[in-house]
Amino acid sequence: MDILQKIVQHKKREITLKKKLIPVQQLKGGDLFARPTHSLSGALKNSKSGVIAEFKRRSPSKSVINHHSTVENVATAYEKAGVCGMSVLTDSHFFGGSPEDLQIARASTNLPLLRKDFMIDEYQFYEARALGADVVLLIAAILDKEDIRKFTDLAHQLDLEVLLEVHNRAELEKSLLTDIDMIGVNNRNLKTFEVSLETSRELAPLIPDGIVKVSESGLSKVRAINELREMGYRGFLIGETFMATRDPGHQAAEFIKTLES
Ligand SMILES: O=P(O)(O)OC[C@@H](O)[C@@H](O)c1c[nH]c2ccccc12
Repeated sequence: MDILQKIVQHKKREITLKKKLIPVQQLKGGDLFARPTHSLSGALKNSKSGVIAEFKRRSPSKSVINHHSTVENVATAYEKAGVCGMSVLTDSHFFGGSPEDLQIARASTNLPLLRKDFMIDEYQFYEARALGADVVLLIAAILDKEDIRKFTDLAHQLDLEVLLEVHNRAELEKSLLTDIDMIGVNNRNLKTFEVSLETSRELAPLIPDGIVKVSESGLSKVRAINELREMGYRGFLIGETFMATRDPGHQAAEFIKTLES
């Protein structure tokens, strides 16, 4: 079984348990459930840097990335640094995140917030909304066409935008049938963890103009971002480059200054 399959298997068990602990009806009654959401795609279209900065403690590929920063401090500092949006990992078992991380981020910043998790059940969309998310990630590698369509519709009904993640042509093709807000090309193969900007280069011309293009993972060089921008990418999802430092907010601020200069 590859890592993605393991994650999905674990996620299914987690969701079954959660549904018993907090029924959907209860999620719908939460304080944040009806708040007006922010548009990440809109923010990216108007942004000079396009940086979406991630809060990530650990990952299956790197184990520990950052165990010293708090979500509250990082969210505040990312906003001050001028990022366009923030991504918060809410998976606990493999990434050391939690739903509370998203709630704390929501309480700390007005940035558009992406709930970064492995979405495989409608329950998680209601949960994302209740936690204060503005955007959800859909990973084409673990969903079929029908799921992609169904989940995109549900996200939109809940006023959430969708960032649809692909890392090859077949995944992109099965995703294009739906009315998605943003396509994220993941430069990291989630099965082998190999990172290559080739994926972003290859898929750029295949993404229709109306969809905001985001390049994800393995981005640490301003030069690479400038190259991707020329190919039409408007968003750049960056985790480790910021999180694997003593002060992620400061690192993001320096990075954005160089990008915009
Ligand atoms: O830390 P990086 O290499 O900058 O990558 C960030 C982000 O793209 C990565 O965390 C990610 C992209 N897609 C995912 C799906 C699930 C978990 C994590 C991810």
